[in-house]
Amino acid sequence: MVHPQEVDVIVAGGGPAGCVVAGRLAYADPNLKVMLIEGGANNRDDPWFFRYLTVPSPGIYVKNMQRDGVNDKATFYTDTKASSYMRGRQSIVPCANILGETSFTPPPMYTRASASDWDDFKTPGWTAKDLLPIMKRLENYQKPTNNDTHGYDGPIAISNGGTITALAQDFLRASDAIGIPFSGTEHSLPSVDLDTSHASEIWAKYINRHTGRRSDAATAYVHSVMDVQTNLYLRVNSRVSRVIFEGTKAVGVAYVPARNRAHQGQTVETIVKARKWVVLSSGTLGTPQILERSGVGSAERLKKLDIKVVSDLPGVGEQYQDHYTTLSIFRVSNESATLDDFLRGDKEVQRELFQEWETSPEKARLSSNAIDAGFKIRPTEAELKEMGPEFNELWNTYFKDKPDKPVMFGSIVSAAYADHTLLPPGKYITMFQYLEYPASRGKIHIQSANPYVEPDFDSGFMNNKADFAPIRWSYKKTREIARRMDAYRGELTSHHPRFHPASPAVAQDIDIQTAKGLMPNGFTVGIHMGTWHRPGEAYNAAKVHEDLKYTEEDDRAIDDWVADHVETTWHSLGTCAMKPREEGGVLDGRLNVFGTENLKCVDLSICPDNLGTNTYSSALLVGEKGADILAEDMGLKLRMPHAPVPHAPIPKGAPATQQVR
Ligand SMILES: Cc1cc2nc3c(=O)[nH]c(=O)nc-3n(C[C@H](O)[C@H](O)[C@H](O)COP(=O)(O)OP(=O)(O)OC[C@H]3O[C@@H](n4cnc5c(N)ncnc54)[C@H](O)[C@@H]3O)c2cc1C
Repeated sequence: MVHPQEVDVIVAGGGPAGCVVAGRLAYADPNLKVMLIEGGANNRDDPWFFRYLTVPSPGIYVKNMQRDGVNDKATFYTDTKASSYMRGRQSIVPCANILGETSFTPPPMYTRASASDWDDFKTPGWTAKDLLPIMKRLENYQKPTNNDTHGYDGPIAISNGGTITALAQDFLRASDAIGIPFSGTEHSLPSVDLDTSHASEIWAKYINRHTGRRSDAATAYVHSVMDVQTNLYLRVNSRVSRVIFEGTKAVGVAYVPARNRAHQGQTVETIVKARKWVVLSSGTLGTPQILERSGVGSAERLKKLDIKVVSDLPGVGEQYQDHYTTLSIFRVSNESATLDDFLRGDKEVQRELFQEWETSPEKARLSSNAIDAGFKIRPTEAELKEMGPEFNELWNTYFKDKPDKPVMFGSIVSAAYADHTLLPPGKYITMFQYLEYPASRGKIHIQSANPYVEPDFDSGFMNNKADFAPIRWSYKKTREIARRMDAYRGELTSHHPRFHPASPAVAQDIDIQTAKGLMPNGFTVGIHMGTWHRPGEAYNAAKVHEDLKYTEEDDRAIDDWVADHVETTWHSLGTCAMKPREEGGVLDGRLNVFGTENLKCVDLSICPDNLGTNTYSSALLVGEKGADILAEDMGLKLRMPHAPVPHAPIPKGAPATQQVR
């Protein structure tokens, strides 16, 4: 299809928010010409997307996250300078670079933000109460529920996926044993009910339980419309370099090929005009760069780069936020059902699992992301006393009066979340925990008007001391949970803090009996050289009643480990905040960029504060809210339900045993 040089609305960036806006608006009015310009490839043509739609996370994660110079499914933002807060490390924050965002990741975990997170935006129209109908309309919720906070006719399918591992049940029982109550369907649900901040639960995923397939924003919102209408134009592999202004009015965009391979390295721009709106949806790390290249940002900074100033907004690119992940890995019994052998490349296991997925995807083990259960938690008064003055100050001002805000998120991965080619044999679980509301802040700014030049990025990870105590506290919690699981067989010591060898808290590796069971005919299994390596005692979780005791030195070891290992949760937000201009804000409550006309930002960069959740649902929500606002601005009415979602090709063999919807 030849693309027009002028449309009504241009949406720059096809992540979840951009897909929602483009798809909803185009479907609302077949006469409205909408162009979606995405820097990455079309996920519809991606073989991984078609063939292995829901291949579980760790293996494909590792494969797709390789920073090997040829991987174009992700954009890697690396801290420009080494950080003293991370003992000289530089963080790497990968962002998706493909339509719909999730196609290169496992099917994401589905959780929602707490009600107070939205209320804290302090913006009319954006309270949790205002947003609940929108949260509902995007869902095709397929889990049992007894409350009225879910929707059933929306384009995004949410379910538990194909299989819940026995390890997840073991985890939930052990969590309950240390005071994190299990929330079944009759009770409050920390992941989705907007209020519960201390409980555990079976985690939902973006998987359609009728087909076992991933449910992603591009398929749900964009391909669905392109299948039935001709007014949605999709440009992929195209990077928006800047917004074209006439005075302060946005009238179009310029884009360049995503990879600068042609034209002797010259930057060759294509210009598309927008009669009505330019919408920037290039994500928390993409949108502020486009704004700055277009003359919207700190006037001082832009002048130094010889960029003409359109609107002086020093807040652009500031207040970068994320959630901070640490992963600790534990050994589990040889009988445990984990995905380690699959991820390790065992051909027989791979054949079995792929076959299962081909024939019965709706109940297959691969119709999952292997992250089946988790918790959100808040500390008790006694625990708070041990968390130091910096965190207590934050607690008093930020958390204390907001009982719906969890401090930490934790979940079990039924496999080692690591590179299996480098791990010893065995079965593993990973405790995946992240800090929900870090106090630390980072920033991103362009270093040149040239769209191919890497930006100046400071993730800011751990630059506020208050962030150490909750991660330390949660590491101890997850360790106590692991020790109380029936399947527990020790710790993968390389993935734990380096405690003093004489400390009672020292990490204990697999016991000899379990090790021998792994390779009964091996020559060396069970022989541990020297005193530095301690095999644990044969384990009996039923006998664990006491928590491990940690000295101050142990706590320091944990903090060093956090500094050495903490990383992104890929939940970037906040660089173009919706808040008053005089407070460093970039947008008003209708997502208009201050000092400009016809220009909005619609993605997670708009968040003025953090959201205590896995952020995909919030990106969809911001997209839906943005679509509402734009439709109102243009006098349109969105059509509900959305266009029918095309299901990915049914795999060969018997299709789903349940009806597809
Ligand atoms: C590896 C990974 C795993 C994740 N797991 C989960 C999970 O389990 N659960 C969950 O809820 N969330 C998860 N997330 C987070 C979630 O995906 C993000 O919060 C969400 O995608 C943010 O949406 P967005 O629309 O704001 O921006 P983005 O998703 O960042 O989308 C921006 C889009 O714009 C494109 N773009 C950037 N610059 C330009 C440009 N100049 N021109 C044109 N296009 C451009 C990008 O290629 C991208 O497609 C994960 C993210 C990643 C990266």
